[in-house]
Amino acid sequence: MIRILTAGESHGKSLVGIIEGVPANFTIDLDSINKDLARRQLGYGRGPRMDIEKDKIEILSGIRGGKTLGSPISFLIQNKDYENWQEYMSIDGNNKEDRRVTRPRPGHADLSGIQKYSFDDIRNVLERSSARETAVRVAAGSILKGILKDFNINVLSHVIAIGGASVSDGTQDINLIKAADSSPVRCIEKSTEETILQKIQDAKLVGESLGGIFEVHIVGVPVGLGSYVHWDRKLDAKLAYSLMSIQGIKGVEMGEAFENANRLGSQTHDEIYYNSSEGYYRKTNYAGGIEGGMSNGQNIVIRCAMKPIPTLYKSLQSVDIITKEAVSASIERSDTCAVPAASVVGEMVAITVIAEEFFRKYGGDSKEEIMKRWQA
Ligand SMILES: Cc1cc2nc3c(=O)[nH]c(=O)nc-3n(C[C@H](O)[C@H](O)[C@H](O)COP(=O)(O)O)c2cc1C
Ligand SMILES: C=C(O[C@@H]1CC(C(=O)O)=C[C@@H](OP(=O)(O)O)[C@H]1O)C(=O)O
Repeated sequence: MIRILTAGESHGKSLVGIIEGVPANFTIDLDSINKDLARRQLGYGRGPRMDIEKDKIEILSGIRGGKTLGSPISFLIQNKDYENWQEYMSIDGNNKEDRRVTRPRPGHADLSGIQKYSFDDIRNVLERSSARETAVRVAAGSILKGILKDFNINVLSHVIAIGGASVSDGTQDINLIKAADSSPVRCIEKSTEETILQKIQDAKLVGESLGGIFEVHIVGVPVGLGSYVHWDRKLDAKLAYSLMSIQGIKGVEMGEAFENANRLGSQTHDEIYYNSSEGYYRKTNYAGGIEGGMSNGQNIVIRCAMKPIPTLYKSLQSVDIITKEAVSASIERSDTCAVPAASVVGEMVAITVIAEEFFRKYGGDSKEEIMKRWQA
């Protein structure tokens, strides 16, 4: 069983992750993990923090000679911005009244967080609720992604829409991603790209923010991960839980779920065919690769809706938590749009669930043992 723990405040010394349950003898490629960390920092519309951070994984345990030992893999990712925050964020840090954040941002964890934990400083909430934490989940997911490549499983994602403007309807991409080792060949038309960039720029100029939709595809997943026998073993339920845990994600859809709701049954269910070379196969994938809580051998396709970023430079109505006066919500330095970054997080969170279920089905102590079971 795979277990993942993350720790770290956004402007604290560093982020920390532990992955327990990774079998022995898998090769770990640090370069490709660092590439995924860098991908999470990209996207037009991200804020100035991304110019400060250059996320890199530093392995602390669980790997020797480039291979997993079967022991917990622990790692850290430094917060370069800590240098600028040390006075306030070190464990004996200054918590002076005049530095307190007291104007909760609608849409962020601020108000419910201080009420829940009896704080009088919103900084105590925002430091950990921040999506900075997703760097750890990306690193952990990338380690597992590298391992699953040995079993021809791969993951990729793309942005479908930003602020209501379509980047792609996604349908053509489902057919493009056939082999586990292929990456989708997609060209966004120049005019679409310009529309989206302009939309983000316009939003930024007036102190607004944007959300959007992204889609994750997992290819090469064998039949039968997850199960119908008990509600908490269903693969679609596990994926939805994990993707919904990403900061700002408010909707998760398997395949074309919301479109399917408007269609007839005969237009929705992926008919079954058979030939001796391919075995069972389908010509469509409206279900998104999961039936009865189990992978059915098709690509797993998940769409996620991200709400607009809650911190607005134009500022929203709020109430000071000390004086109870009506005020404008506080403005922390912020992204305008982080949908492309969230889609990288979505990939890594989804592949983590697939890895958990893969090891549950084919599990063993070493790569050799698992490989035998998978090949059988
Ligand atoms: C990659 C990424 C970057 C984000 N950047 C910001 C940001 O700069 N400012 C902000 O207010 N929220 C940002 N968010 C969203 C907030 O973290 C999130 O809305 C907040 O934690 C409240 O949680 P909830 O929206 O899931 O309810 C980001 C989310 C992601 C996934
Ligand atoms: C630090 C990251 O994202 C942060 C997520 C975030 C939030 O409220 O979620 C707020 C911003 O933090 P800061 O005020 O330090 O700029 C983002 O930059 C990151 O993605 O690595």
